[in-house]
Amino acid sequence: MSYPRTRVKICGLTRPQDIMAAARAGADAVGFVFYPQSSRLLGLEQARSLRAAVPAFVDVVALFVNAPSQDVQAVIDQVRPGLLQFHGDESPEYCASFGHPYMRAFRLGAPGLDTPPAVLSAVRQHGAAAAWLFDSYSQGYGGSGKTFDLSLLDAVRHAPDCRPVVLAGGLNAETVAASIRELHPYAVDVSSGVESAPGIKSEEKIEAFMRAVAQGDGARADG
Ligand SMILES: O=C(O)c1ccccc1N[C@@H]1O[C@H](COP(=O)(O)O)[C@@H](O)[C@H]1O
Repeated sequence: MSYPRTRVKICGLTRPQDIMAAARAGADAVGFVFYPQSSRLLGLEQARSLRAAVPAFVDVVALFVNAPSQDVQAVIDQVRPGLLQFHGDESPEYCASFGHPYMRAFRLGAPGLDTPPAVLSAVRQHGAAAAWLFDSYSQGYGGSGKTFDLSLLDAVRHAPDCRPVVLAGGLNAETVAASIRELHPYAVDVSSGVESAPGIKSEEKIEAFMRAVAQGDGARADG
């Protein structure tokens, strides 16, 4: 499947001014993190107030890692995200139980996710997901700025039942265009690559990232 342009999600927003910077630069979605161990963690009240700062036509993605169901439901009810992002070890049944659109993240390079056939077999259990997100494996659960070997996606990207691919993991303005040219993903997701400090986004880095995505897309259109 090929797409005319790569969508962009900027993750780990904690300030209204960063949401507006992402929207001004042309981001399609902003991510709110509800993982207690993250330096980008939002409380419910903070998330509700940030949600009010999100302009029309920018989607809100709520990110969880192995969260209790009642916590996810509270965010759905009170923050009204368009999409859920499950970034842990969540089962297909758990992900579907909310009746809300979701994407499931896979941390490539982890044991059992370290060869192209193993990755294909894992993602196929999540055929109901609106997208498959691919991040790098690290000690923690994400937002690490680490990359992974894109060849691990060789089997997935040619599978007829492939869901839209969201590429994440260590992307930044220097690397994203080349990754787009190589993989032709549906979307890219970035957090630490556009930060000046954990949870604090840099408007200059967001703008440079968006320019680099457009460059990658230009090269994609040329062939
Ligand atoms: O951003 C976080 O703090 C986070 C915490 C737990 C799981 C995932 C998290 N973020 C996601 O991690 C990837 C990669 O981020 P980075 O660009 O390498 O910093 C991305 O999908 C974020 O949504």
